[in-house]
Amino acid sequence: MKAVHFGAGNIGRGFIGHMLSASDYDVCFVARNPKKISMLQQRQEYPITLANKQQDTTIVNNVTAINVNEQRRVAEEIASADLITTAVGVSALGDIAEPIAKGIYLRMKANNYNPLHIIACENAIGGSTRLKKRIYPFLDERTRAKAERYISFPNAAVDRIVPAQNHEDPLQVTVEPFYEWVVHRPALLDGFKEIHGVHYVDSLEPYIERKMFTVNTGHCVAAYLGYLAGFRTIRQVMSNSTLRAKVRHVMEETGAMLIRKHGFDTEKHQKYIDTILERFANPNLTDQVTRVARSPLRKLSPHDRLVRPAMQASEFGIAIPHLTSAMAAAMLFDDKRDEEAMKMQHIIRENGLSSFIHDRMGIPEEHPVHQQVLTRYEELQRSKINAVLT
Ligand SMILES: NC(=O)c1ccc[n+]([C@@H]2O[C@H](COP(=O)([O-])OP(=O)(O)OC[C@H]3O[C@@H](n4cnc5c(N)ncnc54)[C@H](O)[C@@H]3O)[C@@H](O)[C@H]2O)c1
Ligand SMILES: O=P(O)(O)OC[C@@H](O)[C@@H](O)[C@H](O)[C@H](O)CO
Repeated sequence: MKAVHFGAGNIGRGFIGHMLSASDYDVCFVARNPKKISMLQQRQEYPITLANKQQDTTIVNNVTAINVNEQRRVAEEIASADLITTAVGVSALGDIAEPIAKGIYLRMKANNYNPLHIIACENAIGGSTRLKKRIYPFLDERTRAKAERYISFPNAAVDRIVPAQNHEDPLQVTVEPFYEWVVHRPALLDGFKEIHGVHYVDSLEPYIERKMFTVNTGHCVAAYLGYLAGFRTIRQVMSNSTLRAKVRHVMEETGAMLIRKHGFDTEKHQKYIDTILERFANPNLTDQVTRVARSPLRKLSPHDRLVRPAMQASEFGIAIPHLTSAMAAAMLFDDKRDEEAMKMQHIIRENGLSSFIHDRMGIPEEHPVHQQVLTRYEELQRSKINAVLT
């Protein structure tokens, strides 16, 4: 069986490629970095190291790569693949839509009616559905009708912390031991080759919301508060007891919403939070604050890890003082190397805070969360480090 994976980055090599290869898929990465592409072509394997005491290392094999710009080759790979996965970043899904559409066209022209599954492994709710919406405009009506029958886009949740890498071997990747990959089972077509270690579920929403609004909400809170307090790594943030407590408080606020909405067991959810705090504090993993804080416009958008749980909690009447503070801290993220941070600061300067909260975060002026975020922003701005560390 053949899998084509878009994005040979941290999660692509450190999680998806590994899981697929371990399930006997031949994996072809579609990538951008010429050096990594040529190394993958030559070696057809790479090492993956667990961030545990022993630094256990295994070899991922049966892999190769091609350049995303080689349009004909990419289309040919897709035409004969059984599975397509992506980990390019949700904002880049639009960039890979046309190459995937060209492959689908070629596949249907060649009358290949074997089932094809396309799974976006991004941090987003409904990532595969979003990708489908981007691909379909590139298909003619006939190909689209065939795609509806033979191609499916199961949504998924992926969880494994894979920081930016700094090895002598550019292909090596260090990952945390924990992992979870959940796939929406009803979207699977007959003939799908199961991926070992994936959890298939009938309803994805509780899983993706639990993951994004606990792991990713907590993670970005650690990053945004840590950034304001001058920390460089998530581990450093977590070893500060005041900041660690603030991260926990936010996760408890989103937790109250998740328990209410999805009926999770309170004690089990508390344990889930505890495990995540431990994962963030992993002494064997160095994860930069700026990686976790990256792309604040995306993270502050209406359906992402901050605004969506805040609005849902507010609907349930759950107080969210820590979450609104975290949103304000995100709005103060001004790392010059982060394009979105620079754009966000420009928008706030040009249009003002209130219009940013309304237009970009989708929170109407009359909504109580709007005023809470404004107030917390002003407090934080007045006394950045003091307000964060007390
Ligand atoms: N790293 C993690 O801990 C983690 C965990 C779960 C989910 N995710 C999600 O996985 C996705 C990737 O994250 P990452 O941390 O691996 O980032 P990354 O930057 O390490 O990897 C992204 C890769 O995609 C490639 N890419 C971008 N546009 C492309 C295109 N048009 N064609 C081919 N390749 C392209 C980049 O060159 C890069 O190698 C994101 O959506 C992220 O939210 C990351
Ligand atoms: O990838 P992002 O930018 O959406 O979020 C940064 C981190 O929180 C994220 O990559 C986590 O490490 C990952 O989602 C853990 O499963």
